[in-house]
Amino acid sequence: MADAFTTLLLTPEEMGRADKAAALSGIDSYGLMERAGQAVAAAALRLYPEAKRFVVLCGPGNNGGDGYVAARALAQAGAETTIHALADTAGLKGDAAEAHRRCALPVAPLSAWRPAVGDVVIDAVFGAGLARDVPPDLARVIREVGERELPVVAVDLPSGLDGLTGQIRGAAFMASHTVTFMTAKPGHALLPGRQLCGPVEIFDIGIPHRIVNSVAGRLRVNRPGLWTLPDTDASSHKFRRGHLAVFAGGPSATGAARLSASAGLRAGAGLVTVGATPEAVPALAAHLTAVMIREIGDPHVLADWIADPRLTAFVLGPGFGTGKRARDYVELLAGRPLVLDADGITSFRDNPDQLFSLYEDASLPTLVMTPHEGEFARLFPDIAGDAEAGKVEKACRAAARARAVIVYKGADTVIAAPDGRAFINDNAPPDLATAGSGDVLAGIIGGLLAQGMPAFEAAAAGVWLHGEAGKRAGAALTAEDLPEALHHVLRQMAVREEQPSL
Ligand SMILES: NC(=O)C1=CN([C@@H]2O[C@H](COP(=O)(O)OP(=O)(O)OC[C@H]3O[C@@H](n4cnc5c(N)ncnc54)[C@H](O)[C@@H]3O)[C@@H](O)[C@H]2O)[C@@H](O)CC1
Ligand SMILES: [K+]
Repeated sequence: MADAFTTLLLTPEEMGRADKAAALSGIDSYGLMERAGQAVAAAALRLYPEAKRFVVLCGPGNNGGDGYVAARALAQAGAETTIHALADTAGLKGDAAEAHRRCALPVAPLSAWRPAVGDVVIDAVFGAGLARDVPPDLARVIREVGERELPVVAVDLPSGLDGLTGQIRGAAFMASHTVTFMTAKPGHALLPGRQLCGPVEIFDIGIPHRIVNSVAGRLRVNRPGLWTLPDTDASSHKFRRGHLAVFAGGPSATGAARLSASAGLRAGAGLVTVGATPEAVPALAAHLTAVMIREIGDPHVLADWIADPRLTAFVLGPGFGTGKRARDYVELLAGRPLVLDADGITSFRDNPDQLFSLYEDASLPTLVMTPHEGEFARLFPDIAGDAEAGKVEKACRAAARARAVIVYKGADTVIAAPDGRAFINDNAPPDLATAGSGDVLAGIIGGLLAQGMPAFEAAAAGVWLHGEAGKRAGAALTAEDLPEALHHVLRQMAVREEQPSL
């Protein structure tokens, strides 16, 4: 697989356009289906050499066509193979009809199949063309296959999984392996879809890469090659690595700001200062060493301090408290690089436009917002309530409206920019869903912003590093473990970079 396609996600609609463009350019479209079906058969034989019987379930479209090719190849390899079709084969068209014509095996209706132990299912019912909830007959089969825990090799997508949104349309197979073509699709990376696919094998069926690139949108799986971390060479002066300011809340809630500040420092910011009201200073001073503390007695002190251009980024929200104080601070920060998290986001629930107007002048976004689902719904209730839209579409619409980078958090965090770029993150372990984890994430992104990384790249890199730190810290981690784990992750990355490529 070409490197360029390891992160690219094509939507089912884009994949359909690639298919059409390939046919228009003179490429034999049946040949694509033949290679797709052969790849599925090869994977099934490789993964289940001991299978008693392969049961190929074929749908009414081209996904079913791939199934007929796979069934023929399995039978030719000497494996016991049966085919069950969802609909009358007389309705097959085009390449799928051709694939069926070339397959000599008898075809029984889906309703006639009784799943038995020893069966390995080849799921070629629906792929990119799934348009509504699966029919009841298929839902019953999906349930029975699940109850018997039969292995399922999914063709393109587990049937029932929406390739665009990652949502389940009524019911969906739980695949043990998925073979998809040319690139992965958003539904493989988003939840719950990702959990239904098993390992996803991306097979190049021969659509020219220039055609794939010509239909490709701006959606990727979040990976290091898509952004470059700031140069943290030891000789670089700490001022050149930026100065991050993190705002703390009241004396009983300083822990969140401390976590953000430590994470910002570990992410490479040259200097980190926590800005706090006089009441909160003693609690902070008792815990912080490398991080500095700035007492903010009254609004003038704040205004003077943050006017200093040497402060290169800000984090506001973790443990800050909601209300007017948060809104006043953000007003003073208008246009400056800012990570707005948690209470900072919630403070604008009654008037989101007030927040968006503070950042509307930036030619490139400088505001990063890191909402979880509940916070997202507070700022974008109409977008959150759109039952048709998937997580990527929601994040993109919110980013365009707010003119901000949106980090729509979850186990499948989506990072979206106002210009339509969007990355889906898939490296976060479940252990990261712990108190204070979001404060660390805000701090990491703030630390990267402080070093001059553009907002979208800083957000994407921050989310990925946070996931890696979570993996490194391991099971039963607490948020306090993450800055230290981040340190190890960054050191490992630096070592890898220093190694000469062979
Ligand atoms: N795009 C490409 O370049 C290639 C695509 N191939 C295969 O083609 C597939 C896409 O083919 P299609 O576009 O025909 O789509 P599908 O085969 O996924 O399904 C489309 C058919 O299912 C029907 N349908 C959709 N939802 C239904 C529901 N809930 N209940 C009942 N019927 C429903 C539609 O009316 C249509 O007849 C891919 O997933 C892939 O497996 C491969 O053959 C290789 C080449
Ligand atoms: K399928």
